[in-house]
Amino acid sequence: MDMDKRIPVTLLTGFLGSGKTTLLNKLLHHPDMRDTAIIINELGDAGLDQIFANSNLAQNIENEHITDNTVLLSSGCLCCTLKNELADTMRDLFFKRALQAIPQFNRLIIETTGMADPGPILANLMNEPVIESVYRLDAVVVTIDSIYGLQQIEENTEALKQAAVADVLVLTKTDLASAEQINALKEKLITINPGATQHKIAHGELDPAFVVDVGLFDLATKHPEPQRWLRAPIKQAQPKGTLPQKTHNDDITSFTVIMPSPLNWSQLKPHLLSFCQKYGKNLLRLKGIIHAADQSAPLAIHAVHFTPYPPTLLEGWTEDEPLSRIVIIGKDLDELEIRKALMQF
Ligand SMILES: Nc1nc2c(ncn2[C@@H]2O[C@H](COP(=O)(O)OP(=O)(O)OP(=O)(O)O)[C@@H](O)[C@H]2O)c(=O)[nH]1
Repeated sequence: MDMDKRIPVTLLTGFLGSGKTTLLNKLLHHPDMRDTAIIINELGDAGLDQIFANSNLAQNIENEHITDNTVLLSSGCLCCTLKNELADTMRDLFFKRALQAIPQFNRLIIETTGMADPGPILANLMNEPVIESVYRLDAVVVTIDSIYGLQQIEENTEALKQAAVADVLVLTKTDLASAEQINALKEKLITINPGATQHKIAHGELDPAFVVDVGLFDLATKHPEPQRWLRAPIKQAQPKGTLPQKTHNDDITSFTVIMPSPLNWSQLKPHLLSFCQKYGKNLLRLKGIIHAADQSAPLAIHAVHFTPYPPTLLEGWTEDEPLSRIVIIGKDLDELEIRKALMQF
């Protein structure tokens, strides 16, 4: 069974004050998280001091020289002014690791600012040849404040986009929120992003197994786990005879398109590229599993906005019912038009 050897990257995002740092801080105390490099994007210079305040991690960091693996980017925002800096930092970390100039790390966590748009950051992770050859996106983890999250999602496009592209939604501060608040938030998140897993936490306490190595490969068994990764949204069936509706402005939708069979990757690949070029503006995320007649194994495909990511060949993985399917998460997309556009190639 083959496995993607690239370094898994967790993108940790979430609206202002939603508990990203608290979660990261707690995660890094866990023994399983020892070999983790971190890139933190903080606006202002409070940075690391604040992150590790009141924890004994700072001490551990000194001892284990993990500081070498921790980079603070504080002079701008990753999704706008610091795009190149993110790529430079990731390359730099990788080359230092290869030269053994810093301790080995087996995963990377990137913590964004609260107002970050994850789309450009994800596209940045995929666009650059060196980066895409040595790193792979494991999961987008999004923290959401159990008290204010609902309001933030309704009032801020950034919060809505963050929730929509998440693989893992972490509902924070449940010690402060009422059961009604938490339930209302959970319901809203299911409508925005039914494919994501949800975890309720307090004070950043969460088993790392729920947020890292949750991507395409199960690191324990080394086997591909594409179904878990795809997490196709389960939607209530449309009443018979009704067609998917066009969404309202700013609405986020998520749906699965079952692709025709048989199909050839040599034909689908250029089609996906032009599909992303046409609908990329509103295409927050595309994930899929493709069973192609001209490939030796199923393919995991992935795109963000205008950028399709190089597919991963899932060697040794089979399905009883080999259905090619693509999950679309987008903003203000006409579901019917998208379905037609994807199928016609
Ligand atoms: N009571 C309680 N407070 C929490 C919890 N999680 C975070 N906080 C507090 O909420 C505040 C914001 O948490 P942070 O972890 O700094 O949030 P953040 O998302 O990193 O914030 P920014 O980087 O400023 O966007 C801090 O004062 C935390 O101590 C929780 O589960 N319960």
